[in-house]
Amino acid sequence: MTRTPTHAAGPVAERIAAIDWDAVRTTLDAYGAASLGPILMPEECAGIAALYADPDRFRSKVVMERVGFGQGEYQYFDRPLPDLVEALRQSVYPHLVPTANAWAEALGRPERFPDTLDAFLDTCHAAGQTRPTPLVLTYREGDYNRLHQDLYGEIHFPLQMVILLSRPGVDFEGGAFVMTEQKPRAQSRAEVLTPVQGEAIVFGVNHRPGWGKNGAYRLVMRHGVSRLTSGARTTLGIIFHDAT
Ligand SMILES: O=C(O)CCC(=O)C(=O)O
Ligand SMILES: [Fe+2]
Repeated sequence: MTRTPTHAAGPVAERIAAIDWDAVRTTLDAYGAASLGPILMPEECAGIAALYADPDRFRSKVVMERVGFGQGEYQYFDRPLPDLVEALRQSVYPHLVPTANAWAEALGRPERFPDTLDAFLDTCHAAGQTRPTPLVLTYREGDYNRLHQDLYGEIHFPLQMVILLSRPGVDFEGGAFVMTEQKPRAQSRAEVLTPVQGEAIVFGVNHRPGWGKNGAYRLVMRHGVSRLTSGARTTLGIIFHDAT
């Protein structure tokens, strides 16, 4: 069940630059979710997952059952973010800006996103969204994540990323990434993704344009994780906006 990471070699920024972004953007426009392929090496995945045990690295912890979000738990990293997490957030963001701006324009939204993550985070911070949002999620047998949207204030970047740190079929079974998309006056469509270890998925946070005879309409997206049937599954979530 192991596939050799194709993008994973060299510093993270180089791996990110080597991705076929035109293909990713085309897939995002068509389906609202796209794989970036495996971008982290197994030892990098294990390194991030191991941080979970160190409470000093995190600003807060959520036990999902207690707040009605599902079953499992997660922690938000505190600043400074781990180097690898910071590098991923910085280097992926600019490649998603064209899609973010095209979606905002098609949906008649006024916001336009700047070219660099730092410039975007300045606007978050000025609006009082100052707390970092990258997080590590852990699920065990029977755990799941209810469909949701990761909005943490007025300002949000319309795409986010998740990277699977565990080995499907070895460390866990079940636990698929699920995204639903609701079309106005219609029922929902689901995308189900089962990444390999180190593989990144980019997907819409809340809205994206669909195209009909009369122009664009708004699709509403939600994401979650199906029930783990065995083992343990850990992911790294990278949300680009900061939180209030
Ligand atoms: O564990 C996953 O695959 C999804 C986690 C999630 O909800 C997120 O990264 O925002
Ligand atoms: Fe989420």
